[in-house]
Amino acid sequence: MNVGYLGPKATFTELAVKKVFSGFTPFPFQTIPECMDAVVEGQVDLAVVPLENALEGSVNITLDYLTHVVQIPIVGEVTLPIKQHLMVHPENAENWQQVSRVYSHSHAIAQCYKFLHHHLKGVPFESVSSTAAAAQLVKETPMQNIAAIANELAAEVYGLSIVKRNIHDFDHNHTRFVILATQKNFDFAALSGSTHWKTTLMVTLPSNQAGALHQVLSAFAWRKLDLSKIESRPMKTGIGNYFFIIDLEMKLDDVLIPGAIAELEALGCGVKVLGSYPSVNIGLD
Ligand SMILES: O=C(O)C(=O)Cc1ccccc1
Repeated sequence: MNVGYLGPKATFTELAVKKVFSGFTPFPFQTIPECMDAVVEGQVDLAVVPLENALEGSVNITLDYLTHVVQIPIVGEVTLPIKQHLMVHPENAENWQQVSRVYSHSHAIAQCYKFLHHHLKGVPFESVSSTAAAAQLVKETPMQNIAAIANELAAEVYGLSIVKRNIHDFDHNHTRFVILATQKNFDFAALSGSTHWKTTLMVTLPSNQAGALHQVLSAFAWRKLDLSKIESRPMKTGIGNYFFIIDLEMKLDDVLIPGAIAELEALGCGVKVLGSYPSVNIGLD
C-alpha cells in the first residue's frame, strides 16, 4: 500500500507514518492539499496529514480542505510528541547566532516563538511548506548563514548541525495527524491494535437562531457524550457565518450518536460525519 504524506523526507508527518505504517511505501507530497488530492485520484491508498497541534491549534488548511473541497473520511489518528531543534549548515555552526533568517513550517515557528524572540531577536523568520523543506533549503544554501527549525531526523537526512535542541516553548508539544482513505476495507484498528475511538462531526447551525449552539451542545450533554474538541471555522460565505467541528470520544454507534444527529437535524442543523476512527498515542510523555 502507498501512503501519501506531507514531505519532503523527514517531516514530522513522515515520523508519524513510520510509527504506524512500517512495510508501507511512503510517498511524499509538497503540500497538504496535494496529499489529499492524491487519495481522491487513487494515486495513493492513504494520506497522513497534520490536523492539530497542542500549542498552535488546528492546521487550518487541513480542516478547510477536508470540509470545503474533498470528501475523504478520516479512518485513523496518530498523536506524536514534537521536539523542535534549530539547525544550520555545518559550515555556519560556529556563527549560528548571526543567522540572517530562520525558515520552517508556520506551526513550527509559532511553537518556538519565545525562543526566537529571546535568542534571535530581530531575525526575520519565513514559513515554507514543511519543517523538512526548510532543512532542505538550508542544506542547499551553504553560502547563506540561515537556519531551519525541524526535527532530529531532518538534521541527519540533510546533513545539518543542530545548534539548539528542544526550542519549542512548552514541553507538552504534540501534534495529531489524521489518516485519510477512500477504501472501505482499510482497518486501522486491526493495524494499530487501538481500542480508543473518536468520531468527528461537522455541524452547521440554522441561521440567526438565538441559542442554537446551546441546543446543539445539550443534544450531546444529556446523552453524556464526551466532547474532546469543539472549534468554529468560517463557512467562507460572509462575515459571521461559521460551522463547528466537534470531536466525540467514542465510536459511531447505532443509538447515541445517530440520536444526537437526528436531534440536531430536527433543530435545522446540517450534520456530516467526517469519520469515526481508532486513535493512537505514540510515546506521549
Ligand atoms: O512540517 C512538518 O514537518 C510537518 O509534518 C507539519 C508539522 C509542522 C509542525 C509540527 C507538526 C507538524
